[in-house]
Amino acid sequence: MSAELVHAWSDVRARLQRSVDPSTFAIWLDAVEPVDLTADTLVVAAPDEARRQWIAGRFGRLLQRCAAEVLGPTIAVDVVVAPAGGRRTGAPAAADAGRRDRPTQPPHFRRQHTPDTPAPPLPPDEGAFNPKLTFDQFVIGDGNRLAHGAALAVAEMPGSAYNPLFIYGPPGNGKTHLLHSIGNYVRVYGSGLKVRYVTIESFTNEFVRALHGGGSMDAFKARFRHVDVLLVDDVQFLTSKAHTEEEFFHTFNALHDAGAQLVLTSDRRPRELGDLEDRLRERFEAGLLTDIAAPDRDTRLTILRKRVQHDAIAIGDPGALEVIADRIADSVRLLEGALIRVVAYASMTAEPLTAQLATHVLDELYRDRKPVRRTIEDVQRTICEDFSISPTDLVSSGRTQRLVWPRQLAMYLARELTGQTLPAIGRAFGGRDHTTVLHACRRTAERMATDPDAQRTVRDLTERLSSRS
Ligand SMILES: Nc1ncnc2c1ncn2[C@@H]1O[C@H](COP(=O)(O)OP(=O)(O)OP(=O)(O)O)[C@@H](O)[C@H]1O
Repeated sequence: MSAELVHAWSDVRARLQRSVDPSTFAIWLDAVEPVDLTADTLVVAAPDEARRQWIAGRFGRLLQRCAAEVLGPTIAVDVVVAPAGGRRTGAPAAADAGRRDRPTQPPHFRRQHTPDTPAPPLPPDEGAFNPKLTFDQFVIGDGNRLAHGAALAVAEMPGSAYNPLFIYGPPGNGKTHLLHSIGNYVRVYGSGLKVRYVTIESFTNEFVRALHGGGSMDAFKARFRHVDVLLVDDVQFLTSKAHTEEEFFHTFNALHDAGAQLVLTSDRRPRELGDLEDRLRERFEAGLLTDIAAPDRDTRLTILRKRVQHDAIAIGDPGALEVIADRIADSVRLLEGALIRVVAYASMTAEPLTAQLATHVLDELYRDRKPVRRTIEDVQRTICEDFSISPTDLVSSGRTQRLVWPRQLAMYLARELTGQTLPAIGRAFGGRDHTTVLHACRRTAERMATDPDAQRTVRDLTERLSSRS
């Protein structure tokens, strides 16, 4: 190995070491060895293919940056697998001994962990994660499928799948639940990766405290920058906090450059975060944006059934859950609140928990939410007016785009708002099969997940159809 390579690598390595947390360095980067240096490429080796992929994916940009600082901006870095035969440089044996017990594979190579296989011991506490908020407990539906899939991918491959991951949607529909699920997953299966959850409110409070001498600024920075996964809730509260926003920008960059995973949630998409500086908005938008919508009726029912089963609540009449699912449509938090009220009432009055009792309790509680039952004809009439198409065209077999979207939307709203079965809706739409209705509902939910205009249209029509007039 040339003296130039040894010298340059020692400098690059020192920079790497300063850029990440000591445990991250020990787990991933300490094992990297220099192999070759040409005019335009630095070749380094990872001990095996699993680590090669992980290091190239997760720390590629950091390696590149540190190498550029030492060898000039045009240098490229190649990560290869070390040939059999072990370490190439004379690193002390103790370093190897220290690594012997460390995981040799990144989390995504250990996906076969299931609740049946014993989980590895938890690393020291890196912040409180609610043990009830796990991927297992999260009910997947059309409105949250993408967000759930992205969150799981990020938990399995922090820093490699989507970075940053930005999840947005209305309150009470599972954003925090997904952040905690990632946190719980990484703590159990992340081979010692450091994961931290923070709300913008507590980030702001800690920052202000450090600024005013209530704690050291270095300690504040270390707390948020020396992590492998940072989960940040409610970034909409960053707007109008200029100093915090500035600090958050630097935190974001430091972590991103070091290959750490960032997951952010907000009640709206980045471009709707009014006062946020463009440079931060652009960073939020640079990874994957995924929305999380209020659950459809089937998902609401599944959530209620799962909760009842989980808490071993005795429900005499399954119709009681349907009453709750019909009444509370816009937030899982409210849905769970309604269930708790109904169960509490039944328990206090020692009455059996029936659909009638649920109706009574919810009528009292949510007077303004009494459901307005619409018929399929109401939905069809509204859609025809809105899209200026005739009722005959709406239910026809015409496949032009002018008709397909209003028809799919109408079937979706009929399913959400009328309480009619899929076959009944299919019949009312020109004698279609129930699978066609199901397909229309899925297509509409998918379109809502990616197209804000479609989302707005559905919301406006739902509000209009649900109002009492
Ligand atoms: N798909 C789901 N499956 C099971 N439980 C869910 C689901 N979505 C939400 N919940 C539950 O609903 C409650 C509210 O969810 P959560 O706090 O994650 O909402 P949020 O979107 O973060 O709201 P906010 O924007 O107000 O912070 C939690 O108890 C959560 O466990």
